[in-house]
Amino acid sequence: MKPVLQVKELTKIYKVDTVETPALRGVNLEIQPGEFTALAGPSGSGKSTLLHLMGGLDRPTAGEVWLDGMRIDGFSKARLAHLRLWNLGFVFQAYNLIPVLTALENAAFVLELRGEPREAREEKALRALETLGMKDFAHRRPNQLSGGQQQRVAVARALAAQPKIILADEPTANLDSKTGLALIEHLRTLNRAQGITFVFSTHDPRLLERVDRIVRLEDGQIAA
Ligand SMILES: Nc1ncnc2c1ncn2[C@@H]1O[C@H](COP(=O)(O)OP(=O)(O)OP(=O)(O)O)[C@@H](O)[C@H]1O
Repeated sequence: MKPVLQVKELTKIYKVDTVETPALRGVNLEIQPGEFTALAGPSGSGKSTLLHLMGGLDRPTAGEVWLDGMRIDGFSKARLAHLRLWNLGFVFQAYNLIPVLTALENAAFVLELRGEPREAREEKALRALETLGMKDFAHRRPNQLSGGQQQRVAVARALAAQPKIILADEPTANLDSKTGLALIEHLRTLNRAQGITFVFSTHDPRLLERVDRIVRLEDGQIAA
């Protein structure tokens, strides 16, 4: 099968003033369609950096990123933004829910950016909320929801847009382990039922027991 996502000799060196931090050192990774992959590894090993580069949120220092047979690492900012909007779903801490919008409006947000008419986007958003058991909370704002419920709305937002791939950076961070496990089970079900490819990072060893494939990073490299 052709990988849906692939990185080749991926290198990222962050520069702050004159200090250089190598975050990724020549990573090679292939993600096949429908895979459910966890990125594991200690803090600072490069998990978030890898997710950012795979999602076209940042550019590598060297190496290649391929999405669906397209090499995207040299794309312009505008082209990357377009690509993200139409092809990828993100569940990242930094892209959390918009506080003034309801769960429904948050879940419909990506579709609004795509210019879908209100009725169509609300229907899709509501269906995604329902899938995650959040239909009854559709009209609440984030501050009226628990942390776990907010994470589920963030997943619903990614899901409503029906992307092929969802990238999630510690989707269960800040959740107690029971809620975290329940969320991962949800993602797993969506993965199986809808064939969505998931790549997510986690620190939680209990979550790692639930996935097919674990990619371990150590000091910016894939551990043997
Ligand atoms: N924007 C940045 N500027 C400078 N250095 C950075 C930046 N982002 C990450 N780094 C550094 O790059 C390395 C890898 O960081 P990264 O966030 O990818 O690790 P991580 O495995 O996701 O860690 P954690 O599990 O703690 O989130 C670390 O040394 C980090 O300090």
